Amino acid sequence: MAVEPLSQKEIEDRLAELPGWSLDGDRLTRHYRLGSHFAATAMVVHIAQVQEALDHHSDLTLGYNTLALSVNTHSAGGAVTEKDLELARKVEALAPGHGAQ
Ligand SMILES: C[C@H](O)[C@H](O)[C@H]1CNC2=NC(N)=NC(=O)C2=N1
Repeated sequence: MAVEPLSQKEIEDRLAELPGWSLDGDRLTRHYRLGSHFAATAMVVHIAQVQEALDHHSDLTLGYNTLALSVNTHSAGGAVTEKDLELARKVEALAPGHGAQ
């Protein structure tokens, strides 16, 4: 089943429930700070597991104690879709367990 692009209004409504996430051009983005490089690296692995299960993958940038996610849906021409929001919600749910802020 094709995944449809969301309108600007639909994205903004959904982002109201996802503090810290924002729309940057045509991508959903979030930046986290963690307690250490190892903690940030462990969170990358956890996110990778979620992404494989969803078959939906963000661009992940690991810093010293930071992690940046950026995602849109390639199969929807690079638009933001419900798949991106689904990934954002799952990442947001696992973040507290890693002490990510
Ligand atoms: C074949 C596989 O299902 C597709 O390539 C998936 C994999 N991960 C993906 N990730 C993202 N962000 N967008 C996609 O369209 C996408 N498609």
